[in-house]
Amino acid sequence: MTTQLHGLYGITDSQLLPDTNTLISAVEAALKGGMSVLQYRDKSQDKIKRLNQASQLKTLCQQYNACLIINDDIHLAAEVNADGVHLGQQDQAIAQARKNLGENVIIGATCHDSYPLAEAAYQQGADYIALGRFFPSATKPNAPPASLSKIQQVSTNIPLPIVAIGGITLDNASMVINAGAHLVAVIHGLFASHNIQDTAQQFTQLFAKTNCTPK
Ligand SMILES: Cc1ncc(COP(=O)(O)OP(=O)(O)O)c(N)n1
Ligand SMILES: Cc1nc(C(=O)O)sc1CCOP(=O)(O)O
Ligand SMILES: [Mg+2]
Repeated sequence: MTTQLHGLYGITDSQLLPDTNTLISAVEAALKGGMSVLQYRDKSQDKIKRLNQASQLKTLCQQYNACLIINDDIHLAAEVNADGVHLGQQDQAIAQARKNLGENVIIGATCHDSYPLAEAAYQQGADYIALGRFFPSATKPNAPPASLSKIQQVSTNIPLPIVAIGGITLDNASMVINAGAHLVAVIHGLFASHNIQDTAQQFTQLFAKTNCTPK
């Protein structure tokens, strides 16, 4: 697989996509529309369901040459041979995840609106920096807000791709892309849309219209 940290980064949601068939068909539609990265985000404690769904998503993402990232759980990431893991400030330390998962796995880090957190994540070996929340989010309304200027500051000083997250839709995505985001991470604006494939295609086309090149 060619690692492509650029473009549309869809994140699954167990309320919007409650059963495995719905999940798989929604993700396949997004992949057909050009989604380049998928994060499996399921906060349940149902280990069997999580392993089953993550394994199926790994196979599907491979078919479309897309990356599968697992949220929070480095053990599940290892079990399904995922391309990477996403870690927040309350999750496993980046250095420990690197030690467990090896050099070739993508590690993403939530840095909210903080340059010092982004700098620390870079020093600890993260592969991308996630900043947000940029807009009101139906999924995570209480996530701390972030400013567009933080994207500019991080992209000028830290040589890692930037993922923008939080309330991103087709109407506002170009604001974060023009500020320098390499990927837009989207839950509601993608997986709650009526035509997921078409929505994914429109998100993907926004990247072609900017000067933003893959890092
Ligand atoms: C791409 C991306 N960015 C940020 C987050 C949020 O991570 P975290 O703060 O650990 O919160 P949870 O998603 O675990 O609730 C993310 N998952 N993905
Ligand atoms: C999971 C998550 N993390 C955020 C952060 O700011 O760190 S915002 C968020 C929810 C993103 O979903 P939607 O696209 O529906 O707003
Ligand atoms: Mg987390």
